[in-house]
Amino acid sequence: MLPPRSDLARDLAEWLPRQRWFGGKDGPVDELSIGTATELRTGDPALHHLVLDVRQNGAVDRYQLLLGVRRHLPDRLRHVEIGAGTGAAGARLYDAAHDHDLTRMLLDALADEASIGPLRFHHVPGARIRTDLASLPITAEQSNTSLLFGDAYICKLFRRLSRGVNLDLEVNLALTRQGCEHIPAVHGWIELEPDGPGAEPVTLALLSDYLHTGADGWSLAIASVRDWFAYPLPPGDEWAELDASGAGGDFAAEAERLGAATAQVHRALADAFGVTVLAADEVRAMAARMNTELTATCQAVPGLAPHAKSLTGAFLDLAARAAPLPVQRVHGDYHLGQVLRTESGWALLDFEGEPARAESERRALAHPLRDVAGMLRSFEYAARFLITKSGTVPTESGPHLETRAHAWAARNRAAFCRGYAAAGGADPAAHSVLMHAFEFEKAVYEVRYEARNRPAWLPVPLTSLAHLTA
Ligand SMILES: Nc1ncnc2c1ncn2[C@@H]1O[C@H](COP(=O)(O)OP(=O)(O)O)[C@@H](O)[C@H]1O
Ligand SMILES: O=P(O)(O)O[C@H]1O[C@H](CO)[C@@H](O[C@H]2O[C@H](CO)[C@@H](O)[C@H](O)[C@H]2O)[C@H](O)[C@H]1O
Repeated sequence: MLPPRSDLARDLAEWLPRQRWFGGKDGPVDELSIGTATELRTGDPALHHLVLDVRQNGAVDRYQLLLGVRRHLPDRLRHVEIGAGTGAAGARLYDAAHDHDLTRMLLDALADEASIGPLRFHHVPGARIRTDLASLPITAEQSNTSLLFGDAYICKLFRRLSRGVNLDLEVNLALTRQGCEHIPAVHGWIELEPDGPGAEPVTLALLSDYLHTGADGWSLAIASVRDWFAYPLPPGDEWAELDASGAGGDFAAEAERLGAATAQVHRALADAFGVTVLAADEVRAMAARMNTELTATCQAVPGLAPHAKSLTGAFLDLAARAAPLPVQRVHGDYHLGQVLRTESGWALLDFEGEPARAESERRALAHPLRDVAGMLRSFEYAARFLITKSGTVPTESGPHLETRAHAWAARNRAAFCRGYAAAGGADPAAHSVLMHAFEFEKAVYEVRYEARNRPAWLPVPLTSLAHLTA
């Protein structure tokens, strides 16, 4: 039995903003109400699926929650309790994504293609979903919550719900149907039935292949940077000429393969969803939007202002380009944390677009070099992360480390672009106006993202910008 909705809503309004995956951290929750509540399992423990309507700054976002109810909360679930002392008749309420006793039923329902209240469980035609696996939530810093089921599946529970079919499902399903080998194959999904005629179902979760041999690009890149920082420099000033090829953990061959995989996924996306062309005036409007975002971000984060002139220059160059621009479905939030190196090559994850952007913007078509620019930014991040997180780098200081960071980023950026162009993608070197504008657009987004979500990281994009605009 759940407590009265008003009590529950009050507790959730206090709990929600503290969650890593909560997307509205830049403002208070003005109102939280419970949209739908579906009982998925009765007894002790019981499981309820909730859709929460969260009002902030005049807009309503929907979040989903698997709510567990237990008479006694075992120690392993104490960290996910929702509000001390909440619950009917002394029962404890908690985030049931962390309870393998309850999440197991998701596989059963997917295998049976069940319908429970407004929830619909689907698997891809012919898939035989295993139901003998217990779940474990992954601990990564995430915008959503993913559960591992053995080494077979990963089930991503979307936290903030999209209006209709989730981009990640839409794109991964289309690429799975194309046989694209650079994404984890989709096995099933869960959705909320449309809430009226003409409405689309709302995607709640995506069940995909768990690429259990995969290592994420960010960790691999950071290991390489660490190795490079520990590599002895020659005496005197000769280090100024160094490239980063000498260190044992060189990442360039992987960066080049990643570039090639990216181009192949872009081609598959073009085949699956088509390509369209933006007229020159639409490109000008896009450049103007980039500049508007810059102005707003400079107001919110004064540390960006010294770079504003160079950034505006790049956006003006884009506006002056006066040529149509082919656009298509792209990744949309491409960085080293979104790629996994498995034993058979690179796989791309998470096609949801930038979490800090509105749904319509995340769905917008873009030129594929926008993704390339995103990944180039990520090489900048990886190169400077250890410097900014001071204390983790042993001996050197100041200029030497920055020179090393620059050399690492330059080498890997070039390798990625080489791999991308060699595999048939647009050559970044031949599109410098686009590349500058896209890279600066992403840097502005990052400054905003870090200021809102991880202020301690803000120096990373700001330092990189200082070098890119010098
Ligand atoms: N299919 C998969 N196989 C293995 N690990 C995965 C898979 N999908 C995601 N991951 C891991 O989970 C992390 C977060 O996944 P992601 O889809 O980016 O979630 P979010 O949208 O919440 O950021 C990834 O960085 C990766 O380490
Ligand atoms: O992975 P998400 O979809 O949640 O993306 C958001 O968070 C990312 C950080 O977790 C953020 O990426 C930025 O930091 C990365 C290092 O942690 C770096 O590799 C990226 O280049 C940098 O943009 C991403 O921008 C944000 O949308």
